[in-house]
Amino acid sequence: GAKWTYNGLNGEHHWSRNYPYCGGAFQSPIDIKSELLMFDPTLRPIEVQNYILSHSELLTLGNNGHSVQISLPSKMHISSLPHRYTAAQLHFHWGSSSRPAGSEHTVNGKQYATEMHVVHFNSDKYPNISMAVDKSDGLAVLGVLIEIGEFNPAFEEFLRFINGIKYRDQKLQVPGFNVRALLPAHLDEYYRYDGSLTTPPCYPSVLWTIFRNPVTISRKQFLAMATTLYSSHAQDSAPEPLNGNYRKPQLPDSRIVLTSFKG
Ligand SMILES: NS(=O)(=O)c1c(F)c(F)c(S(=O)(=O)CCO)c(N[C@H]2CCCc3ccccc32)c1F
Ligand SMILES: [Zn+2]
Repeated sequence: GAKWTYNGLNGEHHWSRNYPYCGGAFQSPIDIKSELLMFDPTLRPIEVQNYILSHSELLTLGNNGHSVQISLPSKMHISSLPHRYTAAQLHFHWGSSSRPAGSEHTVNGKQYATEMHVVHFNSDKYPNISMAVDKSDGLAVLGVLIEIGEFNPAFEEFLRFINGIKYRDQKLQVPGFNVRALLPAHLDEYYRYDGSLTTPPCYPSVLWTIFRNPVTISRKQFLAMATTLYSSHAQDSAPEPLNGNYRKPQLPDSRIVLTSFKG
């Protein structure tokens, strides 16, 4: 598809020219503000299966020009939703060393340093993510808000390889690790709403689950993610740093945000 960026001539305000859904309704991310919230007692704790991977299995760590992504094995899935949602990949959105705030979802206007998305597709109904990506019940993304604080050993399992994927389309195999440890300790408190992919083609196909509790990474770990990568290819004469890869909050469009917790 047509190239898109987060700033400049192909930035987010121009996406809808080539990707009409980006100008449509039910877009993500949103600012999760108190007046949109409604407690829903039917929202059960999120249950994930096979998120703890052994070092003997390999994952592909890659720079796709828009983010750092890790491809995930299909045994990983969410088991607490009405359909099985099978993991496909995880990736991040972040700010820059000069402006460390780069999460996509914000909470009452607070933007976190980075945000992780674990992308899953409805494998009960669709054979693969490409068939699911534009269906209203196609995707479920788990979002984790990340702030700068304590060092996080779980993130080190892939951050230690990040110098090997500095440029667009570079990828390498890394040992499997405990992906569950990237999530908050407790998965019972979260925000839930219907939204979209936050990148083109912006299909309104995502059941969003944003955990209430942020996790922390150290400033050094944040800087590794925010200052190492380029969105340009290794041979490009003008290297383009990859940072600020977050879409701004979109209109709520009469949506409410359900919470699994009170107050
Ligand atoms: N924020 S977000 O909406 O979760 C989100 C991103 F921000 C993001 F950059 C990506 S991307 O890295 O693939 C780059 C452009 O799509 C995805 N990809 C998903 C949806 C598109 C198709 C596909 C196919 C295989 C695996 C993952 C995905 C994405 F879902
Ligand atoms: Zn994302």
